[in-house]
Amino acid sequence: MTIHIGAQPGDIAETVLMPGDPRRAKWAAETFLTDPVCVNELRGMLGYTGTWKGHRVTIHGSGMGMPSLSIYANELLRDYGVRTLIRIGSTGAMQPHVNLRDLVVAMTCSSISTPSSSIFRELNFAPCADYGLLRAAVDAAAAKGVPTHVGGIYSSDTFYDERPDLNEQMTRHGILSVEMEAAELYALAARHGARALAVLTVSDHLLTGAALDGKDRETSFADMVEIALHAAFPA
Ligand SMILES: O=P(O)(O)O[C@H]1O[C@H](CO)[C@@H](O)[C@H]1O
Ligand SMILES: O=c1cc[nH]c(=O)[nH]1
Repeated sequence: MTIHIGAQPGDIAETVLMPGDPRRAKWAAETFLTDPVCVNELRGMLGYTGTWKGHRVTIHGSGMGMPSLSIYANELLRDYGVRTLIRIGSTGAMQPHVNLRDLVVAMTCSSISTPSSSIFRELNFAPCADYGLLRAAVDAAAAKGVPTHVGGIYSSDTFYDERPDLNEQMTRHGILSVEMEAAELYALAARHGARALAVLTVSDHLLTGAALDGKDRETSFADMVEIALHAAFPA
C-alpha cells in the first residue's frame, strides 16, 4: 500500500491501462476483463485487476492533469513494479482532418510545463512513446478499421484555455490534438525504464466546436480500450 494506492503488493499487474476518469476504469474493467477485482478506491480513484485473453492487466484512473497522473504513475512504477502504462483518454482535435471518434496515437507530446520540468531545467526534453507499443496499437486500429492519426499531441495544464495564439501555432505545426496527461506519463516511463503510450479518442473538436454525445463516447471509447489491450499483448 502506498500513500495514494490501497492495493497490496502483487495486486497490480505489470501492465496498466490508465484513463483519466476513475469511472471509465470501472466500466472498462467490467466490460473487457475476466474476473475484475477492485484493488484501489482511495480518494475514489478506482483501480481493477483482472485478465484479458489470459494476460493479467490492471485498469487504474489517473485523475485529470499531469500533477494527478504523476502521483499515480510514480507509485505504480516505483512501488508496484509496473512496466507498461497505456493511457486511454479523450482528446480535443486541433487539425481539420482529425474527426470526432477518430483515434490519436501520441508519438510525442509538447507541453509548456510538466511536473518533471523542474528536473530538466534548461533542457526541452521530448517525451516520446514506446515504439513497440505504438506500432502494435496502429496495427490493432487498422485491423479494427478505426480511423487513426499518429503524431505529436499537446499535453496542456488547462482545459479552459486562454491562449488562442498558441493553439494556432500548434495547428500550424501539425499538432493533432490536446489532452492533459501524456507528456508526464512518457517522461516518468523513460525515467523508470518502462514503456508508455497514449491512445486517445477524439471527443471534441477545437476548430469546429463539435463534441461527441454520450452514446458515441461509449462505443468509440470501447474501440480505444480494445486497441490498447491488443497493443499491450499483441498476438
Ligand atoms: O478523458 P480523460 O482521460 O480524462 O482525458 C481528458 O479529459 C480530461 C478533461 O476533460 C483531461 O483529463 C483530458 O486529458
Ligand atoms: O478539448 C479537450 C478534450 C478532451 N481533453 C482535453 O484536454 N481537451
